[in-house]
Order: sequence, then structure tokens, then C-alpha cells
Amino acid sequence: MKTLIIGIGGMTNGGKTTLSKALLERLPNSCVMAQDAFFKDDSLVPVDSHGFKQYDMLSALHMDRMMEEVEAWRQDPRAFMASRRGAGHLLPPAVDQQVFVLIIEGFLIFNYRPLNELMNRRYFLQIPYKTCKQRRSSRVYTPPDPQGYFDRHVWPMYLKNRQEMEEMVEDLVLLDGLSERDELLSSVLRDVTADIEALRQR
Ligand SMILES: Nc1ncnc2c1ncn2[C@@H]1O[C@H](COP(=O)(O)OP(=O)(O)O)[C@@H](O)[C@H]1O
Ligand SMILES: NC(=O)c1ccc[n+]([C@@H]2O[C@H](COP(=O)(O)O)[C@@H](O)[C@H]2O)c1
Repeated sequence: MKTLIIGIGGMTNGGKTTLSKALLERLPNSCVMAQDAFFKDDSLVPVDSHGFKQYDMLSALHMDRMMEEVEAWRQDPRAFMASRRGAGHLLPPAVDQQVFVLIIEGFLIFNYRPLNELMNRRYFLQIPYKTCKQRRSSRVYTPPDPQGYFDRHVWPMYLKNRQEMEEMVEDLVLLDGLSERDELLSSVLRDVTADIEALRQR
């Protein structure tokens, strides 16, 4: 079975979900796995001395469960997709040259070494502080961000996580999250379709 794993990392509100959904629509035999889906229950996330929930760190995520999902996909992407999409969704017939693509998106996907190691391509969407704060302020999380959360928790943790990521990951492709959606999509598609073609020829 030929497979490809693409990492779409980036800052909070950098545009990861938007880009991943666009890729999903354009790439046959692909599926998206979002790190956000693996946040622990609020009761399990500790608070700091200011009363802020410590969401922006790996310990707030069930990374073990996320790895199980990735492993299930790696074992049998076809069966994985069929089971997740629900009955009745048509998958194309199996052929030798088929390449299955897993798009993994999330703000801390490269900071978790076992996951990072599985990626064939790594992209990181970055945006300036002001844009990040602005986009974040119009988004409602569960639980919603309390007053001061961005400046006291989200941004300092981003800086810390980013430094850690840069020490760990070498072949990161930085994407400007201020670019047009279509531009971002076509630059990633260019790489990935070339990878798919190379795998097919093998
Ligand atoms: N290329 C872009 N240009 C302008 N706004 C964007 C772009 N990509 C995403 N957005 C907007 O930014 C916000 C966050 O996007 P989203 O994809 O949910 O980010 P993330 O998944 O990284 O948190 C949304 O309102 C989305 O519509
Ligand atoms: N989905 C949740 O359970 C939840 C809860 C609280 C905060 N968050 C926030 O989600 C962010 C990461 O997701 P995005 O990259 O989609 O913004 C983190 O900055 C974190 O503060 C998520």
C-alpha cells in the first residue's frame, strides 16, 4: 500500500483547518485528522497561578489516542476511511498505483516526536501577532477564552512551543498565513501531487 502523510501545522488561527479542508477536496483517497479533536476534558486540564487553563501544551492532549488513530490509518487506509466516512460512501476501486494521503493538522503536531517522525512533508502556517489575536478574538472555543488569555497564555506558549519545534524539526516549510487561500493551496498541492506521482511510478 502506498501512503503519504502531510503535516499542516501552524499557529492558532493560522489557517490550518481551512487549508486542510481544501487539500482534502483536491486530493483523491485523502482524509484529515485534526489534533483539536484530541483535547482532554476540561476537568483534566490544570490551571496556572493566574487561573488560566493550560491548554496550549502537549499534556492537554490525548496524544496516545491520536497515535492510535494514525496507526489505524497506516495499517489499512482504505478500511480506515470506509469506517470513518459512514456507510454508503463510495471509495474508488483498489488499484496498485493508488496512493492514500493522510493530512494531519494541528498546532502542536511537530512537537510530538513520534507523530513528527511519520510525516513525509511538514508545513507551518504563520501569521503576525496582531492578526493572530484578531482572528482568535472572533473564534469561540469550549470553554471560551477568558479575558487576557491570549496575551497571558496562548502567545507565550506559542513562543515556547515554536522554539522547541525549531530545535526538533529540520525540514519545515514555512507558509505565510496572510497569503490568499488559493495561493496556499496551490503551493502545497504542487509538492504533494509531485510526491504522489513519484510514488505511483515506483
Ligand atoms: N488564507 C487566509 N486568509 C485570510 N483568512 C483566512 C485564511 N485562512 C483562514 N482564514 C480565516 O482565519 C480564521 C482561522 O482559520 P482556521 O483555518 O480555522 O485556522 P486554524 O485551523 O489554524 O486555527 C478563520 O476565520 C478563517 O476563515
Ligand atoms: N478544542 C478544545 O477543547 C479547546 C479548548 C480550549 C482551548 N482550545 C485552544 O485551541 C487552540 C488550538 O487549536 P487551533 O489551532 O485550532 O486554534 C489552542 O490555542 C487552545 O488554547 C481548544
